[in-house]
Amino acid sequence: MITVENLRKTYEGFPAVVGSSFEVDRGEIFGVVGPNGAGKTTTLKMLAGLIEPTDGAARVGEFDAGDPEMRRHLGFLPEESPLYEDMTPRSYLRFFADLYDVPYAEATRRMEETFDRLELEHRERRLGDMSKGMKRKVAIARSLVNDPDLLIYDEPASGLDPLTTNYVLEFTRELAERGKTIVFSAHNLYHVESVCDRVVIMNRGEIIARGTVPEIREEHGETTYHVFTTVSVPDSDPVGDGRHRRVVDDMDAVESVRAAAESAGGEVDDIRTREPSLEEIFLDLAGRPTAEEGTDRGRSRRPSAGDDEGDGEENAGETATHGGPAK
Ligand SMILES: Nc1ncnc2c1ncn2[C@@H]1O[C@H](COP(=O)(O)OP(=O)(O)OP(=O)(O)O)[C@@H](O)[C@H]1O
Repeated sequence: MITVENLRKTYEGFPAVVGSSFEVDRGEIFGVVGPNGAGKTTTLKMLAGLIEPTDGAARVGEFDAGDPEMRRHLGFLPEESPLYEDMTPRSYLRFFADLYDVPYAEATRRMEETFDRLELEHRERRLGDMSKGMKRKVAIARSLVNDPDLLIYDEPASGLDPLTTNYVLEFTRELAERGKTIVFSAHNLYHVESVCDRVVIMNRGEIIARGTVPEIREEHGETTYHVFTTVSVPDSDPVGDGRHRRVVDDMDAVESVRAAAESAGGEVDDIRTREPSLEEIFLDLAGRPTAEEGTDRGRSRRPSAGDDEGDGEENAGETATHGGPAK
């Protein structure tokens, strides 16, 4: 659906995007993530044909990005989407439906269906009097008014409360199930991890990792072992139930912890493996210098004593390696 080859954008000598290449399949949800200033918006705008690349090419289906005909197949949601404050959701969508020559009855059906799905109330209220979440829903509905094949969403959940965010993410998934291709950027990597089929991680204009989240985890993440002991051992932390935890990154280190526990009169009570989240991998990668700046890109992620054990999402990747005392 999308082919991007060596895309580059330079603003007055400043390299905002440096030689990006990737492909997005039809029906795929593709995430573009990275810290502020990484080049996400610039990439999305070049895909949408809103800014000219300095070099390279982006093709969407049979069109070059920027071809006016391609726009008919595109729904673009900018990060900031100021709406015409005096219009109502219905009049606003009608306005855009007319721009795309969508027949009246079809436009009404699409608009009401999307508003229903997004549970948008007050469809005749002035947009200027609506909350940020409601406005975002209207902007999302606008992106669908021409029934596009491709949706490019820049931070779709920006500024939304968790409930509305979930709505938007679920809706994104439904759109992909209906065959739409979705490219979106996001800061919240948990959202990306939960919704995207594949991602690219950008930093300072460059793609520094790509693939499905499990692929990225395999290539760039490091499994850590959380060893629980009945006594305190060097570098362990109490976990509140009388046990202590030491985080290590290989099995030899696990055995050293076991020896330390036994020589202190205790034992290893449990060992859990923990897969890093996309967020942890991202923080590790994005914190590294670029190739031009240094050569220690290979440094490994160090398990930190602050790695938290307790709750839900954080530990989604954690599994028990040994259920009880080993040996
Ligand atoms: N019109 C412009 N003129 C000059 N520099 C620009 C322009 N647009 C973007 N930049 C610069 O290009 C770099 C990439 O910007 P971009 O908006 O693509 O990043 P981003 O990853 O979307 O960041 P954010 O998460 O903060 O939205 C930034 O350093 C930004 O300051």
